[in-house]
Amino acid sequence: MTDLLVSVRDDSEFDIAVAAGVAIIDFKEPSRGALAAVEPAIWQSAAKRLPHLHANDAPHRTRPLLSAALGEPEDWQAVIRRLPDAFQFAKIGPSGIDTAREMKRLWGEAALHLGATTELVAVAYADFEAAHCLSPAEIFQLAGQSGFRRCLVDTFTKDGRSTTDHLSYAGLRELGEIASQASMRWAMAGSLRLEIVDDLETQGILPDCYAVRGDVCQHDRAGNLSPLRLQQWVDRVSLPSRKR
Ligand SMILES: O=C[C@H](O)COP(=O)(O)O
Repeated sequence: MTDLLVSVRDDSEFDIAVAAGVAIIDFKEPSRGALAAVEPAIWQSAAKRLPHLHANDAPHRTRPLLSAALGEPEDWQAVIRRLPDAFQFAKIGPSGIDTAREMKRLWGEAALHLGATTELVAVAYADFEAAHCLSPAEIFQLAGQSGFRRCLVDTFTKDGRSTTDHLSYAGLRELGEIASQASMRWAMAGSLRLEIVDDLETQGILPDCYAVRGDVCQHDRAGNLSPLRLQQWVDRVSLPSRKR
């Protein structure tokens, strides 16, 4: 089954995402870059409110999982200790990291600060040259060798270009193969639009998860969540993947 991750920035967007039945709700501040953290008080509020919200709004559904963006290599240390245990996933952008050794050091240090219930997700940027970091294939390979269970490819520069504008279908297929060989689930983000999901399926590219922000907002990724657009994504991702 394909999951849907939606990024939210505050309590009210969180409520909308829970009510829509989003499987993974990811906290990030979209006006400050690809993976900027929200204020830790917002994490704490979500962790506290989720059991009640879920019981009231959608008790028949599986409770959504919580994810947090912690920023880039220079940001995460300021906030990581305040991430509640109720968060299943945490992500740190790899910008500026251009060696395997540095990448592994960052992952190792971050993992030391996460609670036992929070899993670090390996992040790669499709526009890795702009982010001055290792390529997605290098990061996926390294993540597989390092025992990661999940990895994500996103875009660092939020200028409207999608991951599919930066990586070829062959490149995306390669990421799927690396993930599959290492038994990792892989997620695809990066200014995705619903029609891209159709194109990817036609090409036989089937990520385990789609992660979106801009396409579920009213104007751009820094705008308000659109409940209508959100529902269209929830419905689309819940369809069985078309087999080629
Ligand atoms: O993790 C998902 C990102 O928030 C994707 O944001 P975006 O769809 O605006 O590129």
